Amino acid sequence: MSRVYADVNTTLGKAWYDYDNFSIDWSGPENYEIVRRLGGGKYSEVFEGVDMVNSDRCVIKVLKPVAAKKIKREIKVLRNLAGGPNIIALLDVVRDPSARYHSLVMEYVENADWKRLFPVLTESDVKHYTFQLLVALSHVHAHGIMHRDIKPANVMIDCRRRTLRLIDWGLAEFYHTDTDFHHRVGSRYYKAPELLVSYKRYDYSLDLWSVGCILASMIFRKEHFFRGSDNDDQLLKIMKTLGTEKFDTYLKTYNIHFETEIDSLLVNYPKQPWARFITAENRHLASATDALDLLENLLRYDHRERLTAKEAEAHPYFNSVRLETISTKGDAVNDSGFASA
Ligand SMILES: Brc1nc2nc[nH]c2c(Br)c1Br
Repeated sequence: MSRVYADVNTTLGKAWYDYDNFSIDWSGPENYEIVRRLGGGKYSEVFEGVDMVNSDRCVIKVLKPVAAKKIKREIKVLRNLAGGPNIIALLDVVRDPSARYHSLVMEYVENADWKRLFPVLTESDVKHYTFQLLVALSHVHAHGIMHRDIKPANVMIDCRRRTLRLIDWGLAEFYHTDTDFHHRVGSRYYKAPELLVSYKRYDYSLDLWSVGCILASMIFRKEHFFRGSDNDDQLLKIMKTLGTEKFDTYLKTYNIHFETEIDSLLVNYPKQPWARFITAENRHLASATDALDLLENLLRYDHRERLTAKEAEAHPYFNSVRLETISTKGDAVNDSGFASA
């Protein structure tokens, strides 16, 4: 049972979480033109496009037939979260006349390539973007939804505007207590331990593990902090850092039966102190006060021990950012610089 927001969907009601029973008013493709391919994956091809009515740039995500069953869930989630902080905006839903292809039209983001971005982020950038990601997840979780595929490729960052948008809600799901969820979700390097041991009774905290992985990659300047070659190796990489002792405690706590033939997973690894990963290149980021403490409280085997998004936002590591956010949010700030009552 999630420590937070356990009954949100029951409270918000069926109209909120029942994504099977609602009809979609599809637009035709005539108003949109594809400009270039941006990317693609198992479930979709993504293009930059133009809305010919208003000449705005947009992103057109063309869903592959295999994703057909889940289109309604993705649309329902995007509509429920519309207007939320740092959530990508769904502008239109398009179907071709043959009804073979379904597309989602979203707002365009001048996205910086993670490979080029992560090595040049300053400490204030790391704090700013991590904070904005947590603000998004606080909103998403408070509305009963888990993203389940948090990773750099799904966090669009526009460096010029210093804005962040969480994208790709194709794996997002509504949280319900006492429910087993699919464990084959997420992307390997960002998969939480509960997924790697096939523990299905997970919750929103799944996303906070992934935030911890992204934070670690930014402060230690490592493209992917836990980089496993397969799911077993992924768990091994995690155990070599967090140690075996707490892993065993975790399995006992949740009565998880984890079997493996992989001998290296049965070795006793000591927990590595986070300072162990500080190098000359990342020292200015990794030795920031509170950075390692925040990491220590996100990257926990036991998902109930992880900070929630709201708790992480309140962590001292973000003190300088929170102040900045208040002032830029345009709150009535008196000349002493404090928001007035
Ligand atoms: Br949605 C969305 N998906 C993308 N995939 C690659 N680049 C993308 C952008 Br920019 C947006 Br916005």
